[in-house]
Amino acid sequence: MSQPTRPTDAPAPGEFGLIARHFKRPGLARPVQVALGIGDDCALLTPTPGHQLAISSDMLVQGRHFFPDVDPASLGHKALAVNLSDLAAMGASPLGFTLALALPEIDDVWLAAFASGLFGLAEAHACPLVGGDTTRGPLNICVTVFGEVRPDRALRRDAARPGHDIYLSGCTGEARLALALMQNTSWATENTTENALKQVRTRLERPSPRLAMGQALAAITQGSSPIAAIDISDGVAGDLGHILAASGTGAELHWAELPVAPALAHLPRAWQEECLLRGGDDYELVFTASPGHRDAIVAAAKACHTSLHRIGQITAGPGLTLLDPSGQRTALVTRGFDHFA
Ligand SMILES: Nc1ncnc2c1ncn2[C@@H]1O[C@H](COP(=O)(O)OP(=O)(O)OP(=O)(O)O)[C@@H](O)[C@H]1O
Ligand SMILES: Cc1ncc(C[n+]2csc(CCOP(=O)(O)O)c2C)c(N)n1
Ligand SMILES: [Mg+2]
Repeated sequence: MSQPTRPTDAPAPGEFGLIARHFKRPGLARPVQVALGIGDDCALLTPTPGHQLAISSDMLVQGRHFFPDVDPASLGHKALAVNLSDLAAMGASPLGFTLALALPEIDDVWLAAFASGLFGLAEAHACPLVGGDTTRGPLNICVTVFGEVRPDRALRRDAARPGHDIYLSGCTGEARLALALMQNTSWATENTTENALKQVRTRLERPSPRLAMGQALAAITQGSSPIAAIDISDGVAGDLGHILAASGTGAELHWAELPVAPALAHLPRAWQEECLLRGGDDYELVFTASPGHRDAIVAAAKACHTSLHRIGQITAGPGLTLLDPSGQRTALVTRGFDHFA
């Protein structure tokens, strides 16, 4: 006797059903850039002629990057946001992304929320999901983004020059404060109002990748006067340190020019410094440019509705120095968040 068969229109169970239910979104397909998306052994992407591919991977691990009870929609958003932020820091435009997912079990309610956060941001930046991998295991999310940029327009870390200005998009520190508040750390709870938590938690859980700003900077950079950029995942001191190391320069940061978000206003100075310069999880851009580009950069930030601060200068001598309004100089360690420190 033959086994009863599943009707062909019933949802498939297991791994492939999960992919079909939550991750196939034909509405997002970009036929020009994505020649072949989810369903074959590889996705096939077609970059614009004359452009280079920009590729970056970032993984989010439960307990390392997020708390076990995190809102799944926020987690979906952040998994893509931290990757798009790397494209922004290169001045690249998104083509698509892959999603490698380890899940302890299939929880359709959790997955639907995760997918809503993920695709919400993917749609906002016209960046389709083109493939991935799904396995059973401790919750772990690894996104790889693919973007494109013209070879002479990429915002490379080795492009800082002595005398160039240092800029910061938005402001840093709120994510670090949110983490400290969620961990009930006394320096944070004792110096922050109750209603600050909601604002700073959004900054930690739903960062906004600065793609428009990165692409605007890519339109300004020139071979003879290049722009260097990095996104702040590990803290300003550590990430600016990567620019300095790659460019063989030093830098001076001006404390008075660093923007301080209202939630951080009442922190003691040492904790403000920790949040602003060493916190991480900010996904803002730090970039350097010749003073000759000042007007173009201010106009670009305005056009992108991105707030911008000029926070220091690149120096010929090595090292990172913090300059106080009193004129006092302090050496800063160019080290950021390190998973193995
Ligand atoms: N396992 C690995 N194999 C090969 N290259 C790696 C590996 N891990 C990191 N890299 C490379 O090392 C460089 C620094 O990686 P890192 O993850 O610190 O990137 P980032 O942009 O500085 O930080 P973030 O991951 O927070 O975006 C990148 O060029 C990255 O591609
Ligand atoms: C639960 C929890 N603990 C700690 C942190 C802070 N944190 C983790 S990784 C990282 C740097 C960027 O990661 P990577 O270098 O891997 O891209 C930061 C600032 C968090 N967000 N959640
Ligand atoms: Mg980066």
